[in-house]
Amino acid sequence: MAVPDFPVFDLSGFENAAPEERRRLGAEVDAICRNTGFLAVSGHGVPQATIDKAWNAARDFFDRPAEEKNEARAPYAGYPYGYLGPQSEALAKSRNVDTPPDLKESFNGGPAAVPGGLTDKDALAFCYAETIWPVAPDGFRDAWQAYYAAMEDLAARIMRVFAVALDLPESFFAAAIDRPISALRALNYPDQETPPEPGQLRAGAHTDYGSLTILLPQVGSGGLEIFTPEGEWRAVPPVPGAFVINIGDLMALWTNDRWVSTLHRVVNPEPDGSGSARRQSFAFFHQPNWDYEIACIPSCLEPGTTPKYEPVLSGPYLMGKFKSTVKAA
Ligand SMILES: O=C(O)CCC(=O)C(=O)O
Ligand SMILES: [Fe+2]
Repeated sequence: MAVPDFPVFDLSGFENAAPEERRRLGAEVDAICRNTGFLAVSGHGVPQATIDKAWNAARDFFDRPAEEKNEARAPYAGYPYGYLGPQSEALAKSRNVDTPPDLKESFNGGPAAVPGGLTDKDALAFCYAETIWPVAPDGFRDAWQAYYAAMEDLAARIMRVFAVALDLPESFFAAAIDRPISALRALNYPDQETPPEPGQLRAGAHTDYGSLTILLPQVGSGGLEIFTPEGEWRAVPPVPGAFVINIGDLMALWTNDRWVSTLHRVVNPEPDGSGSARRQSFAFFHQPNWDYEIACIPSCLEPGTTPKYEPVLSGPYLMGKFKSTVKAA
């Protein structure tokens, strides 16, 4: 499938290939991740019905009146799950850039279960906090959890590709992601009836914080842009039937900046656009185990140099980033 200026990676082709061909395909992924870290993944095997059920449930939820959505709202600013209404977040603040709040609302959910033996207070209060489920529409929770599970599985498969791309054993990342603290977010960017404030976007410029993000933008919609190595904003084209993948800050840290966590944003629709400019998306933020230490992979270090970054713990790092974007209560 040819999409101008945007790489498409066939995951099933990779998984069915012999080791030598896998290494060749891995080298292609390495080149993409050195450049922008954004690619489309086809051949992913996620059933269309799983996608459609979750998508339609999210759409139905967002279509409900504010009072009803607020019954599922996060109980306080900085609580990660449930409904986050308009005005709750400005992603640019994760980079210390002060902007008006993003023009969006979201529903967020975390891991299905708490791993046995986990006692860390912050982990329990943050990434293992309960999701506040909406009472309607019917079947929302089942559809959500099925999509979440499909994304967790897909993310683990992509991490295997990343290991090959870095010339590491295919299971290199397995120990880091066997108790992942990933979050799924459904986003709704409403139609804009009044002009945005200066500097206000649907999603301000940011990098993602974790290992990788699996995006599903609304079919045929625009708005997602990446900041290219050439220093310009470029639209991510729609790739029918594929997910858009991007790597997050932890991959840059792990690889000592061999791979880039690219700045991206969602821009406003043209004010004179015809039809509904509303846009929906799913973003699955894959995140290594709460207490896994992310440190420079030795083979990513040039001989005679020292790592650029101090190691971080996955969970506390995520928590700090998330809290920086929330509007003060
Ligand atoms: O909605 C999108 O297409 C992207 C959203 C995004 O980048 C994010 O929430 O981190
Ligand atoms: Fe993002």
